[in-house]
Amino acid sequence: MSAQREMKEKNPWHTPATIIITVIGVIAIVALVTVAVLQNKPLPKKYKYGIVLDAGSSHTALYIYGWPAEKVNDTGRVVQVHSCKVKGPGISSYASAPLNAGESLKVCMLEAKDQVPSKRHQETPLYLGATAGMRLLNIENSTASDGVFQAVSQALQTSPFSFQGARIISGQEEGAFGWVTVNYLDDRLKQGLETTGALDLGGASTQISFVSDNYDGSESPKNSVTFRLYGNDYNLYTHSFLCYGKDQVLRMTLAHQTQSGPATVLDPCFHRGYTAIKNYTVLYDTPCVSDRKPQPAPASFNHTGTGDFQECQRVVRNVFNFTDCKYSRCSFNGVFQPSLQGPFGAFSAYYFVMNFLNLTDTSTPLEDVKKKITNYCATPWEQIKEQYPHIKQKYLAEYCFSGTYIITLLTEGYNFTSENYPNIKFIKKIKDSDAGWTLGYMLNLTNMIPAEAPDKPPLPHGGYVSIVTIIAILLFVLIIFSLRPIWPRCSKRPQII
Ligand SMILES: O=P(O)(O)OP(=O)(O)OP(=O)(O)OC[C@H]1O[C@@H](n2cnc3c(O)ncnc32)[C@H](O)[C@@H]1O
Repeated sequence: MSAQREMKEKNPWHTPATIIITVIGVIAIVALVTVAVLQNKPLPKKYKYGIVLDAGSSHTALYIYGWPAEKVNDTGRVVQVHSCKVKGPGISSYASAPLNAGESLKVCMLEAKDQVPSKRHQETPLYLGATAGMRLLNIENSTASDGVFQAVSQALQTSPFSFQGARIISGQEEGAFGWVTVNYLDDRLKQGLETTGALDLGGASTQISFVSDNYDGSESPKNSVTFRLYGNDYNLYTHSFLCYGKDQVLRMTLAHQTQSGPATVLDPCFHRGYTAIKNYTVLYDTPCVSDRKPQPAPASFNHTGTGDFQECQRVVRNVFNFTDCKYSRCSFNGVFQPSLQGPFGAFSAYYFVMNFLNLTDTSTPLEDVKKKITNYCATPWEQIKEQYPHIKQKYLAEYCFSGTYIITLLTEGYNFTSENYPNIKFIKKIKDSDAGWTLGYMLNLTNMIPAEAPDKPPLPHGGYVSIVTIIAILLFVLIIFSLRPIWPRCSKRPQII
């Protein structure tokens, strides 16, 4: 027992010098690592928000975007945190009662108040961008369109958010920001990857935007938009066709079929058994067709379906001019379009319609796509209503027309072929955010995408902490070894005195 105590007492490591060095060393390592970890710890996530109202021709939608406050230009990614569909039609429909346009936004604005933490309300920018419905109203009656903007602006100014204005966005902006959204959400911009083209089909206009090696903006410069994003230059081709959204094209095809002012129209784009009384004044009440109104015309016509895809396609072709082109190549209506390149994301009505028709799989050969639309169009209206009792009858009645228009626009308008049709992906969302122009618009207005690639820290946080820890331990071992001369001498065997 006493021999054991003797051995312990004589253990050479139990000298005051080594004990002090060890304690100081351990404290130093713990302090070093703690400081390094605390100093570089990712801060608790504070979110910033931005709100965009998409005032479309058919309806208005509110989108709330959020991003971590500290990492705007770096790893922080802006995502859609909420969306709200405004009840009722688009704001352009309130031309004769503009105050109701402002009123219509209230429910979604209340939702936004709940979604964004109240301490962030004041700093949250709120934008309203109006698209083709208001473009058309502005052409038709600019006083009425000013009245609508005044009413919606008044309503939005009373919100707790930082209202940044309501305006019509140009077709070019709509196309370009849709492209930014798609490529931002796919992380293609930050990584400098080949970009995805954007195909957007609205109710009153349609946009096509893509980067092509054959387009530098010199031919038809009005279709060119240049961006420098994350250190890469992009020369984007974009075009917006006003009146080529699916609602306005439907009116144009009906206008074509009612040029002589008949009392009955036999329409191949609607199902057999479909019949409705439609008003001539309402049909022609848009600048897309107003100049074609038959004079004189009866008050109404009987719109009767015959359900024939091929005939429908013939009628739809009439809205395109495929012959005039002063450029090296055109899509339609004399509009320049470079050769198609890369993958494409097709959203909005492209998705709604093709998803309903079960045609989002673009590996389906084009001939089979046409056969499926042919069968759908040929199905009697009564059967369609029975088969889809929960779908809005307005949409249901129009899927035959819309499917026919989409296929004609893509293949004969934009020149997609059997070879590159599979490059199209019909999409609604990308990583939980809706595809559309709103996100790109907000990213641009808040300068959220830097022109140059942000400087990256050389190491991720975890790697940094590990390296600091390893270096601290190595230093400690080195110190211990450097103190060898003062180590007490000891033999392998315990000395028993
Ligand atoms: O861009 P603009 O041209 O102003 O139009 P918008 O903003 O109103 O266009 P949307 O993308 O909201 O909708 C495009 C069209 O799709 C229609 N739509 C919306 N949901 C649909 C659904 O579930 N099935 C079929 N069509 C739908 C809608 O009525 C429009 O005609």
